[in-house]
Amino acid sequence: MVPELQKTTVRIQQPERVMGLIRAIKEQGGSKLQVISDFDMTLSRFGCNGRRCPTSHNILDNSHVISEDGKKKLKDLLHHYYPIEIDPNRSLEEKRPLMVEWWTRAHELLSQQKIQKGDIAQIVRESDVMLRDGFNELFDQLHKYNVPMFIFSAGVGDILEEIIRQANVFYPNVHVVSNYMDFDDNGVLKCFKSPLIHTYNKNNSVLQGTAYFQQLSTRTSIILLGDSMGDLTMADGVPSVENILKIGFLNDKVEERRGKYLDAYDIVLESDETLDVVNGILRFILMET
Ligand SMILES: Nc1ccn([C@@H]2O[C@H](COP(=O)(O)O)[C@@H](O)[C@H]2O)c(=O)n1
Ligand SMILES: [Mg+2]
Repeated sequence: MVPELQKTTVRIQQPERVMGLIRAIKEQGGSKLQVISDFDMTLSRFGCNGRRCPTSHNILDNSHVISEDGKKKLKDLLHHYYPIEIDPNRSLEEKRPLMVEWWTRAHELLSQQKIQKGDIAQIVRESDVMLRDGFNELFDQLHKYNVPMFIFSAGVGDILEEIIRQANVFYPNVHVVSNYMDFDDNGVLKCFKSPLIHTYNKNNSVLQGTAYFQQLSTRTSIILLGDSMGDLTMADGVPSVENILKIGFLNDKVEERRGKYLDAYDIVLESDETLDVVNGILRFILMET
C-alpha cells in the first residue's frame, strides 16, 4: 500500500489501526483532507551535516543583527530550558509555566536588539536552516490537489514564512499561525504579538478568534505532523474530525522518549530527516484509482 512504511526509521505500535486509518482517509478523498503540521524540526530538519539545524528562533539568535551579549544570553536560555521542554519525566503541567518563562524572556531579549523588518530575508538566507528532504513533493502535492496545509508553530512566524517563501513553496493553500513580530513605524521590532504560542499551548486556546478552523469544518480527515508531545493537540479545535493520523518525528533523546511517542503517535519516524513516509502516504491517498 505504502512502500515507504517499510523504512527502518518507521515504528508503529498498532499497524492494523494505522492501515485502517490510511484506507479510511483515502476513501473519504482529497476533498475531505487537511494537513496540520508543526514547523521547527518537523518540516525543517533537525540535523545538518552532523550538527543541529537552527529553529526559527535560533536563526534570529545566531544572526549578525544580535549583539554578542544578546547571543550569549539567548544561548544560556536555550541550554537551560530546552532539556526541560523535552524531558519525558516531567508533566505538561510542570513544563507549561517554564515554557512561558522561556519564550517571554527570549522575546524580550530579541525585542531589545533593534531588529529591522527589512533584514529578515537576509537573516534567513544567511542561516543554516534546511527543510526536510522531500519538502518540494509535499507542498507540491498538497497544492496540486487543493489540500489545505495549516502550519501551527511556536516558532517565529515572520522567519518561517520567509523560509517557505525562499523555498518557493508558499502556495495559497498554506496557512500559518505562529508568533509574529510587531514592528514600529520605522520597521524596528518592538515586541511580539499575542497570544504567545509555546510548545505546550498549541491548541484551540490560542486559535479562538481565528476563523481558520471553522472554515475547515468540512475537512474531516486530518494528517497531523509533529515532533513534540505538545504537537498532539494541534487539531483539538477542528470540529467534526472523523479520521486523524498522527505522524511524529522523534529526533532527539530517541531511546528515552520512544515509549511515550509510540503511545501517542500512530507512526513514529526515528532520526529520519526526510518526508518520504508522509509523501508516500499522501501519494497513496491522493492517487486517482
Ligand atoms: N527561544 C526559543 C524558544 C523555542 N525554541 C524552539 O522552537 C521550537 C518551537 O517551534 P515549533 O515550530 O516546533 O512549534 C521548540 O521546539 C523549541 O525548542 C527555540 O529554539 N528558542
Ligand atoms: Mg517542532
